[in-house]
Amino acid sequence: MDTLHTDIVAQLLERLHREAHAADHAHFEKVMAEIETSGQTAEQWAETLLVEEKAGLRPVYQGYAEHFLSVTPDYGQFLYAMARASRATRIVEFGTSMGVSTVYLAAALRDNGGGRLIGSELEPGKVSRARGHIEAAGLSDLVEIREGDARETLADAGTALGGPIDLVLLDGAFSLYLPVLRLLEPQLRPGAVVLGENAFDPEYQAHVRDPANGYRSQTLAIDEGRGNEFSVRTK
Ligand SMILES: C[S@@+](CC[C@H](N)C(=O)[O-])C[C@H]1O[C@@H](n2cnc3c(N)ncnc32)[C@H](O)[C@@H]1O
Repeated sequence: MDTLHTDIVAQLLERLHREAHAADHAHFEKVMAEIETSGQTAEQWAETLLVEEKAGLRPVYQGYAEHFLSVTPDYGQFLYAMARASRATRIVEFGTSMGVSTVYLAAALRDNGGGRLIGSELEPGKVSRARGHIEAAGLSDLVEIREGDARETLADAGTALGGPIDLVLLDGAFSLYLPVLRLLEPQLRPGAVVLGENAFDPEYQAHVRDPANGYRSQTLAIDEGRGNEFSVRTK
């Protein structure tokens, strides 16, 4: 049996997805209603958020301090499978929140024979809740969550992991996917997988979709409309 299906991890993830639904459902319904009444596409709505973030990142995410904003169970299963398929042992996560995606990725590390994940989270309250969840999953020995702005806390991630990065999950502020990727880029191994969840930023998309930049990239059909970009480092 793999780690994801042990009672301890499966029951924890089921509880966390339930808590995420309770915490976030009303917020997501409100956003969907706003998008529908304004006649905007999800991409146009995301552009508004990009502008808000550029005006002041911290207040935007302080407003989400009690929200999980976590990956769906389908995307979580995909994260686990992708980390197993790529035999990842060095993983970086931008945007840990309550640690739901982290549990899926760390479970894959355990089943890959070990490794390390460095995560990053701006909100102190979320950092301690995420650490608690990872501990409850029995995966703390594989995970380090760094509190603060990922542009600073992830700068030495490759060195801290002891070698080139195998897999990156970008799931933090929409406007920082490209700056964070650029920070990590020299530390990626050829063939590294870069997953952008809500990768709506046109500049990020243009970067990973141009083979001249050393990626092959496509939008995934998982949770369609959420801007799930899959990219592989080709050099
Ligand atoms: C979509 S949530 C992450 C969800 C998480 N990956 C999961 O599936 O459970 C995005 C998180 O990124 C955090 N964040 C935003 N900007 C950040 C930054 N510059 N550095 C670190 N974390 C950041 C937010 O506080 C928020 O909790």
